[in-house]
Amino acid sequence: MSLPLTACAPPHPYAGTPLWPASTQPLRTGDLAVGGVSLAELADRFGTPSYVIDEGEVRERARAWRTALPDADIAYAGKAFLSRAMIRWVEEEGLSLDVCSAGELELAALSGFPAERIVLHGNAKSPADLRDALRLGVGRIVIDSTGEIASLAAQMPPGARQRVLLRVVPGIAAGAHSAVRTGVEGQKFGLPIAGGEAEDAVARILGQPRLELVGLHCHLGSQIAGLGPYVTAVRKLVALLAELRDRHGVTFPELDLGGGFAIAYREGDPVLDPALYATRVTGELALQCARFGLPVPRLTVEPGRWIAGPAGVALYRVLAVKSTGGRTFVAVDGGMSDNPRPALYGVRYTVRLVGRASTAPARSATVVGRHCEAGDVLAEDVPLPGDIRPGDVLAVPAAGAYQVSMASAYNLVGRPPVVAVSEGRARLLVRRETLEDLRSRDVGE
Ligand SMILES: Cc1ncc(COP(=O)(O)O)c(C=O)c1O
Ligand SMILES: N[C@@H](CCCC[NH3+])C(=O)O
Repeated sequence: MSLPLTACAPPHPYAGTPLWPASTQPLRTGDLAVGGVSLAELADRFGTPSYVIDEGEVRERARAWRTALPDADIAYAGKAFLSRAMIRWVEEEGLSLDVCSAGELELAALSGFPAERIVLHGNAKSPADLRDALRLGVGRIVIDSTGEIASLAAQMPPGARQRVLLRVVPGIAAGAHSAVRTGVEGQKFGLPIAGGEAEDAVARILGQPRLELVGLHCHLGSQIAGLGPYVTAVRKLVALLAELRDRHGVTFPELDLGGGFAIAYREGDPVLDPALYATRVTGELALQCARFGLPVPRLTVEPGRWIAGPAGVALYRVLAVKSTGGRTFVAVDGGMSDNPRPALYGVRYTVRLVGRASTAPARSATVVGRHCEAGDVLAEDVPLPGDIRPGDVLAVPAAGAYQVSMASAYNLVGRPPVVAVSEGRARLLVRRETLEDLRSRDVGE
């Protein structure tokens, strides 16, 4: 068995299947450098598990969307990964920001992100979410249910008017796992077009003078590699826009098609190319609007994973190696507490030894976490050097999205730090959660 040769791919044009940041370079020691910094050195300096995020890769990926869709609003979906630095990078790259809680909103405000460029989402916005959104003056609030319409209008300060979008369900099944398919009826988000619920909500919003309906929103799901679902969404949403114009005499300046753009976790995984998306989706939008005699609304897209995911690398140290039941298990010092995705969606990752060169023949191994569940598996039957041993450092690419942001303190293992790398320098963005942090929350007896 041979080791994967993909670790040191040349700079990529955001097509194909890039697994590692474009800055990744092999070092003679068997190590890899990302953003000009050795991963093994980062593991020693910041401990493990640790998350490394390549600032240049984030910026390039933000620019790839800006370049593909120069006239559109690109709103980074902060749920993928958020920190003050990340907020600053996307702000400097000219993106808007999609948030879905008072926590994400407060961090954006603290970082000085322009409130006007913030979009607030949520199927169950708390009073604190809405209070903060109105106090800070967010640009748009996405209404997700009928009950929210009157309650939001009632909370508006006298004389104020809030721009809102309505999240609709087009009835399109897309996405890598049933838990993340949000374009279909029968799940909790949005209001279905079929059956007239979306149209009824539009009529109600139009009846609220304190709400300004600027357009429709839909988000189909996650890890969508094909363009077909987005093209179908355009057709369905523009048909609804035509119906709304005919029945209510209104046209809207915006259309938000959400995110969900696929990245590669393993060699050969299909990825979504922003340039192809732009051509197909804007082409279809122009065509459909012309067909119905509608003005072409300004497009918003909400990439999260596509921007943050491939910019991140997770570092773990091997704690134990065990051969049992005909399999070799390599257990690392993190797992489902810093990355619940394998347990939630059955996702499997790519893993590579860094920090030393090994000439041992590769053997198949299953890389598992340290948590108290047999489902705590990061990678299954992957080739790793046969002499892998405790103390070795393993690196996992495509780790920048929905890992740190979904991390928990399961088994009271503290959440990992996040370290930014750029031009040969590393700096801590988010510190490790210490045992003292965890103990200090326990205030009763
Ligand atoms: C409303 C909305 N927009 C954007 C996103 C970002 O999705 P992704 O990170 O898959 O691009 C999500 C999460 O799936 C979402 O719920
Ligand atoms: N958290 C998911 C996707 C859902 C994103 C939020 N709508 C993932 O890790 O893939």
